[in-house]
Amino acid sequence: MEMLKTIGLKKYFVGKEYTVKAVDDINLKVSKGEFIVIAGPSGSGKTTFLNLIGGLEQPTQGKVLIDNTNINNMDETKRTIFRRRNIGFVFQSYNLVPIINTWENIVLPIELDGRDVDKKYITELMKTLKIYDRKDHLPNALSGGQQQRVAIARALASNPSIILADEPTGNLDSENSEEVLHLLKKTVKSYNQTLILITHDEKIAQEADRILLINDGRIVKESR
Ligand SMILES: Nc1ncnc2c1ncn2[C@@H]1O[C@H](COP(=O)(O)OP(=O)(O)OP(=O)(O)O)[C@@H](O)[C@H]1O
Repeated sequence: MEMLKTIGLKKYFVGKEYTVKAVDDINLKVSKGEFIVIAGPSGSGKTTFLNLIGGLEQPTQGKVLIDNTNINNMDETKRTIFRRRNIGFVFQSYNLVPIINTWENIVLPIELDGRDVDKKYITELMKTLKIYDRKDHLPNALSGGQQQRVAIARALASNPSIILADEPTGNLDSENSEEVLHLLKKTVKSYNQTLILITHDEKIAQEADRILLINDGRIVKESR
């Protein structure tokens, strides 16, 4: 089943003196449960592409379909709600709220959305990510790797169909990076979620179902 499709996707940044073709005609199909790694040099368009997929930016041309829903022809409010319910984001910075504990951070987006928290699922998720024993801790009482695992649990808390991760281990040492990415991969597989990950880590890239190499806003190589 197709979970994500981009059709003729373009994002051009146009200034007075320049036009940057950050994403330049990307056509991609991703199946449910697939694990995709996006690689490529700095400035090649990886983040812009991920932001387009997640509806954080609107394309100059083309469209993004998630589970057959065109996310580009809904208004901003609808897109925000769609994003909250269907897409989980993990960034390099953890962006945890410092004054509430781990559990509260994880369930916050669900509560803000006015929905019931599935306590059993959250507990299971935290156990898989090995942070359940830290559920009452404030973020600053956790290591970097633990904080990122909390951020991952928060991204997965509403059981989204797609997880978008932009260099999520960029702030971690290699040992922690591997553990975090290993747990992220294990978690998304167990819930059959689709994972799209930007990483420079060769070892992790080798574990993906597909690696897309991006250069100058285009997919220049695809390997399995
Ligand atoms: N808001 C913007 N206005 C103008 N140009 C932009 C804007 N955002 C991104 N760009 C340009 O688009 C190109 C792609 O940027 P992007 O951040 O997507 O690259 P990247 O592959 O993620 O890079 P990195 O690996 O360094 O994070 C770059 O040339 C960048 O300078």
